[in-house]
Amino acid sequence: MTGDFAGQCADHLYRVFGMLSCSELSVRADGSDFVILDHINAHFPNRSLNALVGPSGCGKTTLIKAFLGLVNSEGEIAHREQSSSESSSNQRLGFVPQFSVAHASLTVEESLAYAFDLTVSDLSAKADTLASVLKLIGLDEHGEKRVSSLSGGQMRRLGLGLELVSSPECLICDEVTSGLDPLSEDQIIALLRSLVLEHEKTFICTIHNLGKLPDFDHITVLYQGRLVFQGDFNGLQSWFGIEDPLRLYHALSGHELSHWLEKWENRGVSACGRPTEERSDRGDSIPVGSQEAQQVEVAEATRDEKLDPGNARLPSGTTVGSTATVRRAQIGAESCNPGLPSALSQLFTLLRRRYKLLMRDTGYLWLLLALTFGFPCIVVIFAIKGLPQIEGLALERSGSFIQQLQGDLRYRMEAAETATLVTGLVMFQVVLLTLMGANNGAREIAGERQIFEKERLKGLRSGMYTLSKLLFTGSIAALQGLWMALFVKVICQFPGAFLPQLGMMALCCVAMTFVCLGMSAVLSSAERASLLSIYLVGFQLPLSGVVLALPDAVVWLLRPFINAYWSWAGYFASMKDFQLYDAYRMGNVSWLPSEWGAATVLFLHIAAGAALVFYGCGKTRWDSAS
Ligand SMILES: Nc1ncnc2c1ncn2[C@@H]1O[C@H](COP(=O)(O)OP(=O)(O)OP(=O)(O)O)[C@@H](O)[C@H]1O
Repeated sequence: MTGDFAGQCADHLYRVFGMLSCSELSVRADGSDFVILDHINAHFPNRSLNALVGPSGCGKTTLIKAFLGLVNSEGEIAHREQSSSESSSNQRLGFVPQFSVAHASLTVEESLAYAFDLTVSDLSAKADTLASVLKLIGLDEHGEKRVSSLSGGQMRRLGLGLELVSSPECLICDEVTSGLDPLSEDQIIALLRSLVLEHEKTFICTIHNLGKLPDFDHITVLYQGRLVFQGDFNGLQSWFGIEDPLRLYHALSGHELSHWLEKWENRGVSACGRPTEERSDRGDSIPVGSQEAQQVEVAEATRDEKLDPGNARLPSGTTVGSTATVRRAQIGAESCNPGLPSALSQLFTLLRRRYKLLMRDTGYLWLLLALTFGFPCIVVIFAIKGLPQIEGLALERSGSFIQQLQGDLRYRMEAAETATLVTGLVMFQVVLLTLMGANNGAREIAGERQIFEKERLKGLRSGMYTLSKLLFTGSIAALQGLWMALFVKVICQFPGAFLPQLGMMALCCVAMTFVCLGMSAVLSSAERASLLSIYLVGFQLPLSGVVLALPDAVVWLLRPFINAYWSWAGYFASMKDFQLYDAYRMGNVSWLPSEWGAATVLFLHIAAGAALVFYGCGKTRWDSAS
């Protein structure tokens, strides 16, 4: 079957049967020939509760991912576009994942409000929408509660609410009732049912509890990557010859896949999944002259015209909703939703939320304050003993000083000691700042990847997310660098101009923060990113070549990558007009960069870190989100 023909089939299935359909949909495992889903032809009727079931590993999650555009697939998918009167609301499919989808320290109301601000441009209806969604999901009395204190059932309700704020017509729910007690499970299904009946939503839910199948309108059974049944619960019972739905998988495993495929095909399903007998999607006969019969007539007409919807002979009075044939790359695309807020508005919302989260997370806030204000104090404590000597050498260079150095051995030794103390203190500041940088960046993205992926699916622009992270962590790092440099310089009376020294320390912390943020964006877990960041900091000092007597070739090979070296050297170069610098250079003649040279390398680190963050956030990492 050609791509166009498959597309027409999917489009056609939607026209006849409703919200979402796929035709000849196949998915292969990345980098191998293993076929996870094989030529799936399925449809999911409008305004109904759909169950997607099958034994573990049959491909349910993969089918959902294919619908959401999260895996590469062949074949076609069609889903309904909203009418123009609804153009302000989100056009996409909604997705309610199994995992936690909100920041734990926000309240329920705040979570819904931020979801609204990120996905809906028309703010005039915000208050009404939030109030009605809270009521709909039954959390109106828990609006002030922190997400962290919600029960499992309430979390699922919140997950639904986060989708409902942008009014998608169809919601895909991944194991939305898994892990809940029977009462909460019933309540969630009742909630979905009320949303179908009262708000005309369509739900496609993967479920594990087969005992709940009678509650669903339409059931899809996958088996070993193939579709083997679609219909209502009565149809399922007779199809598999079972009374008790819990026996479904026993019945399935009682025969080879080929048996079920043959049976399904012989039932009269054509290549594009349309039943050839006049049976509705609920498995009933279609009364002649009914609307459904008209739809089948549409199907016939479309088929007669070689599935060309433009030329099909439509029965008079039949209305067919507009459709969108959607290929993988287009689903979840950020630009196709006219109802989305502007990029700048998303950026401000993200920044507002991030600073609020910082204020709420008191543990992290105290750690940040302790590092920011405690580390400079530690540097000063280490400097106390040598402060008078530093003052002595903090004089501008003069001819007599050089002669004094050359002539007086004892003075030379004292001066060299003081210079070593100062360079050591500068290096100490630098290493502490790189440690702060690792703390700023390492967990920032990896720690909330699930939420980011979920929000991206709803239309959050990854560029704005990246920018918000760079601005947030960069602002903290710059403040840390500036404060460290200012505090230590004022107390220890280091010679040299303020501006280059403050700038160098700020660049040092921002550069390390961005590099660690980049690792946080490309790695799949916060733990890995943290570990790698700590290694990176740990190797700064020895690999800088300042401490270990590394062979020259190794020094030159590694040095460009070592933040601590350039920050230290840049800072020290700012003292070049002072005796201290000469005292150090008397005993050390190795190459030192100028302030501008060091700053340039640090800017390159910043640019490389930012590029890594853009790259990591640009790529979908659903593996770390499911
Ligand atoms: N990226 C991948 N690479 C290789 N195999 C994969 C990949 N993703 C899924 N699979 C395989 O595809 C099959 C279907 O996986 P999927 O997660 O869709 O099943 P499922 O029906 O959702 O299972 P469960 O009910 O246990 O969640 C499994 O055998 C799985 O190991």
